[in-house]
Amino acid sequence: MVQGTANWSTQLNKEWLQEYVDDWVRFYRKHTSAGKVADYIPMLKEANPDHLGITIIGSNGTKIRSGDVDIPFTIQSISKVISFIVACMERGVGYMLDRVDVEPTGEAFNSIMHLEMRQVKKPFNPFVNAGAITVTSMLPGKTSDEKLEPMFQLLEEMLGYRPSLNVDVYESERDSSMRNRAIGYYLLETGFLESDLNITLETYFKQCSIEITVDDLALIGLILANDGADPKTQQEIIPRQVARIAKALMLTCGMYDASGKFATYVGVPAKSGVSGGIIAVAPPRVRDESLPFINGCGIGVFGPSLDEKGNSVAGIRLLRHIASQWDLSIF
Ligand SMILES: NC(=O)CC[C@H](N)C(=O)O
Repeated sequence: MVQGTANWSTQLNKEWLQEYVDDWVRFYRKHTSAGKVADYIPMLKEANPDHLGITIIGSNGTKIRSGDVDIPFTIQSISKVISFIVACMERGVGYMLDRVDVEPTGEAFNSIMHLEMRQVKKPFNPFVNAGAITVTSMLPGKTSDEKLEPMFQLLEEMLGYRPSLNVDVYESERDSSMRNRAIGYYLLETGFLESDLNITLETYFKQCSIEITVDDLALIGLILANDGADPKTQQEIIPRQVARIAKALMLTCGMYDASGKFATYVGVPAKSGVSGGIIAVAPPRVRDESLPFINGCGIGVFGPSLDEKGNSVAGIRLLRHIASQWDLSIF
């Protein structure tokens, strides 16, 4: 691997950056053996644990792609960012924050224990399953397809194409979803849900099964880095206030119960999913103009081999390396 911190000011051309990133991906691919692919949703077991890919897109359009970038995967928990944004846009920020809290749990994403033990007035945050299922119940619409529509519309506006649903993954999750059903019944009993439980769960499983690529994640990340505006036209896609709240939640709750470590060692808002995806948002930095992607960038990572928290093991290490090399931390 290329060692040490380079003097980036002399190397801001794309070829140089590409060579570095290729080198880092080659190195961190070996780290995939430190984890394993998710198996609690049977279809996710089919993923190749050796895969590792990354796309970085800067505000000026510079795009670096490296490793396994052409493999589609399901968005899983990263959909929680989209559903929360859409719910805020449809129902209003105040309405949503009155009903879903914005505090990290320190528990696993699918924990049910904290809901009962702490007798919460509202689910802790929209990025744990309990909060995400509650958010999904608040999306307008009577059927799962109606509820999904504004999510698809937002994705289409950001990506320039309408992503599709991976039906095999959807059915696999639907048929193995005992824990999410348990969470759902608990939410029903406590009165948090605003739609029929079965419709809500069907919508939630479908939103998790939307198929995307690292390029898509990088593009969404870039729009968030740009406070919700299209980086080319500066037209608003997501209201600035909503984009900011989403980023705050990504930083505090986006990497499950490893969010504190991620904020400490990488230092940018991010969200992961159990299929191995990570979306990371690097806002513009002003301190040193010689750094790559000084005006901000979005990053998409795919590496299905997960650590014990459910985050891409090599993906996190790769992001940590890039963040330290390019000084991406927001702190
Ligand atoms: N962490 C995740 O990506 C979890 C998403 C998954 N569909 C679940 O609900 O269990």
